[in-house]
Amino acid sequence: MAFDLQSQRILILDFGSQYTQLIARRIRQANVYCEIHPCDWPTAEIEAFAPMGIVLTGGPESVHVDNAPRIPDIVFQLGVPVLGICYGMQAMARQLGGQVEPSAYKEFGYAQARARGHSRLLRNIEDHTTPEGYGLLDVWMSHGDRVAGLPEGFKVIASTLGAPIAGIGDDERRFYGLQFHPEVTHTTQGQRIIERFVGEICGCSGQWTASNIIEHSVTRIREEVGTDQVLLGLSGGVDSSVVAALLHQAIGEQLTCVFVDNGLLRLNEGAQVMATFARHMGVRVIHVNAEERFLTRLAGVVDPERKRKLIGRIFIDVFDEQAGKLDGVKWLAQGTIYPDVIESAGAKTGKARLIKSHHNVGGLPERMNLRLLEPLRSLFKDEVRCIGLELGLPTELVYRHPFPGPGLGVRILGEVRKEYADALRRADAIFIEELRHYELYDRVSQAFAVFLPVKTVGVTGDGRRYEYVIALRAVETTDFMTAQWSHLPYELLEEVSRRIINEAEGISRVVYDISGKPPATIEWE
Ligand SMILES: Nc1ncnc2c1ncn2[C@@H]1O[C@H](COP(=O)(O)OP(=O)(O)OP(=O)(O)O)[C@@H](O)[C@H]1O
Ligand SMILES: O=c1[nH]c(=O)c2[nH+]cn([C@@H]3O[C@H](COP(=O)(O)O)[C@@H](O)[C@H]3O)c2[nH]1
Ligand SMILES: NC(=O)CC[C@H](N)C(=O)O
Ligand SMILES: [Mg+2]
Repeated sequence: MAFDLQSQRILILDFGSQYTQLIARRIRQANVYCEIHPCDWPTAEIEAFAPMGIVLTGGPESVHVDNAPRIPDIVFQLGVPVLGICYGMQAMARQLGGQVEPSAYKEFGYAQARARGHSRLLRNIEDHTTPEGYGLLDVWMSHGDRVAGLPEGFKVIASTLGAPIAGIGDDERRFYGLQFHPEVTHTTQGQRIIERFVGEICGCSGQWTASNIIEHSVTRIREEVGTDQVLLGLSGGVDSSVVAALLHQAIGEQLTCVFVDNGLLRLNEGAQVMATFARHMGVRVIHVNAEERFLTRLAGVVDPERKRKLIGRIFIDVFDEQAGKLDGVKWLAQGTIYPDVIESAGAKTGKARLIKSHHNVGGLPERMNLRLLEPLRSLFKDEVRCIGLELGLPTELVYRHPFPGPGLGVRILGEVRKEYADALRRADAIFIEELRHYELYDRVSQAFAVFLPVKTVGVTGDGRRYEYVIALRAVETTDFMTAQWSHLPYELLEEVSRRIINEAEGISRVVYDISGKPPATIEWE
């Protein structure tokens, strides 16, 4: 039995900050396990979670408004360290007897904080030193309120122009507050501050490492699954690939993967999946050629939402059939990761409007009567990648750009046809190949080609051409919620355009997408 890897854990209580997930990733980067829960998580749950420390996030509210979210009293009664960030600091100050007021200087963006190097939290952490010997920190601020009076037992540990009380600390009780955001990269010492809090102050020793996570998951999977058979949908994407590698290590022959070629995959994707998993790693992979079935059912369907839903449904049918052909399968493994869990909890509150239905094969288990196995459920993407590398997956696979579940189905605008998919596959492969050639693939977050079923006139070899258009899309983003279009070099765009028109059948024009998200989205449908 592996030791309990999650026994040293930090609780993050979320007051609605844009940066909540970043806080969690920073803590995980310090090799400490943490979970995010809503700020009104019931007292009994908080007690049962038994955190070694608590972080209170920022949030859009002001502590003065009626019904402003409160910190549960238990947070201050557990005897563990507490770090309040922005709203979290303001709420902490107010609840412990200090004052908070609307600030005359609202600070949004970069600021310099004078750190008075006498707290455990900030001692010897600085970017610059003033001539008088004070430490200076480059920090990121985003607030309209500020703490105006200290609660009892606290001292000021940092100040900025707009917030003379930009940090507070009570070393005795180990309660700290920061008006600035240590979790964003603009706060250059942010990672060190977070490491200081979870490490030295909370006493977590950094057990949450890739090799420990693997060892722990392998033991847990073996205990859970016993001698049962497990089925996994393998897409060639990062998540299901890492699940395949992990399950293969844990249960070997008890794993069967199904790879469905729906005719909407990238060039050579099927061959790559088979080469990596079946030949190289010895995983049992069933390759299902379902191209005709998908394309037949998609014929004549032009509405993006209908296409997405239909593709999801056909996937389920194909899976269902495959599961029926296998003996003794009791489990369905999925590549669910922590952001999926957090986001679907958020989606349940129903406040967000639907922009597009992200297809997932998530509806499977109910119909198939299989139990769900989700070994990556508590991991962020970067952790999943580390584990993938540690398990020996090729770097190109682990650092692949995301590829949507409906695949080329949402990159061919309107009706999907085989000849469009073939042209698009070729164009996309050329774009990616040239990006790699220019060493830009890893510098952009996602890049792909889109097929526009619009004919335009061209001239080649003194002849007239009347053919389709390819749009290129490349974006930079950290969370895929917002994105900027990449300023790719003209020479690269020129080379890609020339090659696509020459090499991809039926294309006479190439354009580059210069829309950000918002107002556009990353995919075109
Ligand atoms: N072509 C496919 N063949 C088999 N299973 C698939 C295929 N496409 C998707 N799946 C299954 O459906 C799940 C959801 O797919 P989707 O692409 O939406 O998710 P994802 O988070 O991108 O995961 P991944 O990185 O594994 O592709 C995948 O994890 C995989 O288990
Ligand atoms: O698994 C997925 N199933 C989907 O149906 C889907 N639609 C979009 N995407 C990916 O999500 C990110 C944001 O895309 P959008 O800006 O187009 O919404 C981008 O990375 C998109 O590629 C999907 N991923
Ligand atoms: N980012 C925050 O947590 C902001 C807190 C509060 N709404 C303020 O404006 O000061
Ligand atoms: Mg995928």
